Amino acid sequence: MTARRFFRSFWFAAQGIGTALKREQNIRFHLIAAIIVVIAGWFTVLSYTEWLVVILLIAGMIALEMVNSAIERVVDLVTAELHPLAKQAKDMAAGAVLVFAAASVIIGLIIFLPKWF
Ligand SMILES: Nc1ncnc2c1ncn2[C@@H]1O[C@H](COP(=O)(O)OP(=O)(O)OP(=O)(O)O)[C@@H](O)[C@H]1O
Repeated sequence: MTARRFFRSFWFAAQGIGTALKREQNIRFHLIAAIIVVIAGWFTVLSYTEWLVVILLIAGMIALEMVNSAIERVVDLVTAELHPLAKQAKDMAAGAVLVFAAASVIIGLIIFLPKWF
């Protein structure tokens, strides 16, 4: 891959992030939640490993929410009709976000709660 093609792909990916931030309220919500978690982590004084876990969870959550939004768009593009497969695809993608969000909350509590109480 030439440097030019690499930067082109990078630019498209950046555009994708911009679109997600502009059009998806959930992504903005996750971003605000991430800022609050980072501020809480700063005041709580997390270890090196705990920061790695927190960063991985924040990035994973936002990335997964973006994939969910992309799947919603593809489904809407494929059909404007109600179709059981369209429902399954959208609901499974939303379910994947829920699984990761639940795990993130549990891990967050395991990291933060012992330091607060
Ligand atoms: N084309 C479709 N065929 C069948 N079920 C659908 C279709 N589009 C959406 N659904 C289902 O209808 C319910 C509500 O979907 P809705 O479109 O309101 O939200 P969404 O597309 O999942 O997310 P968002 O509100 O963020 O756009 C969900 O269970 C979804 O799977």
